[in-house]
Parts: sequence; structure tokens; C-alpha cells
Amino acid sequence: MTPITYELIKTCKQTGARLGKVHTPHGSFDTPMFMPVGTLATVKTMSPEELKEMEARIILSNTYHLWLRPGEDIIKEAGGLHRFMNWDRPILTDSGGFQVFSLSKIREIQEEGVHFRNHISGEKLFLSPEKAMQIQNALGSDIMMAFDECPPYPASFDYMKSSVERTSRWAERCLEAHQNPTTQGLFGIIQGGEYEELRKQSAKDLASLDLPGYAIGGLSVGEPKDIMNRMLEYTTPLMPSTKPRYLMGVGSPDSLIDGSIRGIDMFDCVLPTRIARNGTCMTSTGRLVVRNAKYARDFSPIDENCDCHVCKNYTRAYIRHLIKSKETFGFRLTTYHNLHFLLKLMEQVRTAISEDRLGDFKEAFFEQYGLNQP
Ligand SMILES: CNc1nc2cc3c(=O)[nH]c(N)nc3c(CCN)c2[nH]1
Ligand SMILES: [Zn+2]
Repeated sequence: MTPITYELIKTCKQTGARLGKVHTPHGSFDTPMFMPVGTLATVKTMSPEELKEMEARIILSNTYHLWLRPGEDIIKEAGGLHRFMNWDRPILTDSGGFQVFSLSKIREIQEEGVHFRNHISGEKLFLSPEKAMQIQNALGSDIMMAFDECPPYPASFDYMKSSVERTSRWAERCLEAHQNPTTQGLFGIIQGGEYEELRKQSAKDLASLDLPGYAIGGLSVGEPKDIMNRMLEYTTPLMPSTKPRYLMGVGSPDSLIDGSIRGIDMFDCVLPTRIARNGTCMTSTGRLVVRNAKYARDFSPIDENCDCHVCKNYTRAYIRHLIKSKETFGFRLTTYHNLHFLLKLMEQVRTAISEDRLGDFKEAFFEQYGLNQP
């Protein structure tokens, strides 16, 4: 019995998008869904109450970071990550693979696992499929990601082939090492870079493990947009249609819409929270860099089409002042608005799917957002 199940509600007649529900031990969420990223057991500057207010349904956290600080033993002692951070809705934890490869310069990948240096203290560390599962089991996340290698872009076919084969073997070891299969779901991560043949092999290897969900990895790592779209187009149909499909690290408004059209159900990205902290906001008419001098006397909301409490109560001039003054409250306001914007966008995507008009919605949104149609 798997603790994570997917309910397909309907497929959009105009596109390949699908409306669904994912059920987890900590509640269900509608899909397509955006997942705010809370790497260090907090979605930076947001409280759980505010996340609920904006209707965040599931958040991400991270094996690598929480292992390093504060340590999974402390979180386990606290009763698990949900209790530790006072979040009683679903949590997905990434496995640490991507973080090791993106944070640690010195590393050595072996069949056993990855040797690398702690990016904070410099001490030597070793992460393996078994260790990644032991940490995630201790954290008690509802969805755990398999320990994988996300090769850099570009990578040769030969390197990618051996990496995909090793990531498939690592996924088997993750399944083997999984201690709580009735309460935590393990998702496989399809790799293969820009090579259709390897994407197909990776999808086939992982599908044979009959996992409760699958992710597309190895994208949004600096590859050209057309390669990302080509891989998305090719890989999504290879994924079991009865399981959730998660596109890792993708979060710009246009990519969320295009990914949904291609049949993706779950997305995560640090973009909305990261750009918020340098004073950039997502609005219905494109990005707005609220720290620009031109907003010094602009007493209108960040986005007059937005119904969030930030846009109802604060002005661009005030928020600009706070950001320029490095006032934490300024970052909280831009973060709240950006997350609300993406969560609201996904709600509009779900409504458009239910009314079989996601293609029309895309056209109207791209037009208003200032994205020239491809
Ligand atoms: C920002 N772009 C991006 N690409 C990713 C690929 C993987 C990937 O291939 N594997 C894993 N485990 N994580 C990834 C992540 C982190 C997702 N929170 C990615 N982020
Ligand atoms: Zn707003």
C-alpha cells in the first residue's frame, strides 16, 4: 500500500494538461500545483500561517541542508519535520543529490555514493542512497526523492549514459533502504540530459520499480529553453499516467503554464522567493523591479490585478523604501506577493483545465505578461 496516491480528475480537451489530486498522509492537494521551497525548514521570511493564508498546500525542504544543519537526529527528536517547523500539510524533501553537485566544488562520485566537502565547514562528507533515505526517513517527509546525480549541462552522451545507469541503480538501493513505505512515498527522478534514448532508458528503469510518483530531473540547469521543452515533450508521455509527474526546479510563470500543458502535475522553484529578496516582483504584466527609483513616489500596489493582502495594503513606494533600507519586512512583503502570485496562477491553470481552455488562457496570459508567443 503506497501512502501517496494520484487521482486523475480530467484532461483538458484543448491541451495535454490534466486536473488531478495527490493524496498524502498529511492531506491532499490539487494539481497542477506549485510547491514553495523551504530548504532550511522555512520558506524564507514566511510563517506557516501566512503560507496557509495564501493557500500553499505542499512545501519543499532539503535532505542535504537539514543533515548538515541542525542534523536529522534533532529533527527526529522533535517528532519529525512537520512538528519541528509547525507545518501540518504535505512536505516533499529533495534527496540532496542536486545540492551536493551544485554546492560542493570538490566531490568524487563513486558507485557507493558521493564524497564531498561540507560547503559551510569544509569537512569531508559522504552521501549515499542509503544515507539519503536514512535522513529522509528521520525527517518524516510525505514524499522523498530518490538520491540521484543531476549532471551539469552540457554532458557527453557517454558520461550521461553511465550516470543514468548509476542513478537507476541508486534508485533501487533507495527503495531497498526505505524504512517507512506505508507512511512515506519515494519518487524516482528521470535523468538523461538532452538525449532521448537515455531519457527513455531512465524512465523505463524507474517505472519497473513501480514507485508512487516520478520526477523529471536534469532540466533547468542552464540548457537552452528549446532543449528543455524538447526533453519535456519527449519524456512526459513516457511517465506512468496514473502517477504524479513532478518537474524539478521549474517555476517561471510561462514554464509553469507550458509544463502544465505538457502534462506535468507538480513544480518547485526558488525563483519567486529568491528574486523577492532582491526586490523583484512577478505581476500580471511582467516583472516589476520595485527597488527602481521610478517607484519612489508610486503609491499604487505592486499589481492592481492582485488580491493579496500586500497589494491591498501597501504601496510600491513603501515597499521600495523598505527594500532599499534592507528592512526584513520589505522582503516579507515581496515574498508573500510572489508566492501568492504563482499559487494564484496555478489555481487559474486548474480552472482553465476544468473548462477545457488552457490554450486560450496561455495566450491571454502570455500577451498580458509581455511574452511574445513562440
Ligand atoms: C533550478 N533548477 C533545478 N534543476 C534541478 C534538477 C534536479 C535534479 O535533477 N535532481 C534533484 N534531486 N533535484 C533537482 C533540482 C532541485 C529541485 N528543488 C533542480 N533544480
Ligand atoms: Zn499581491
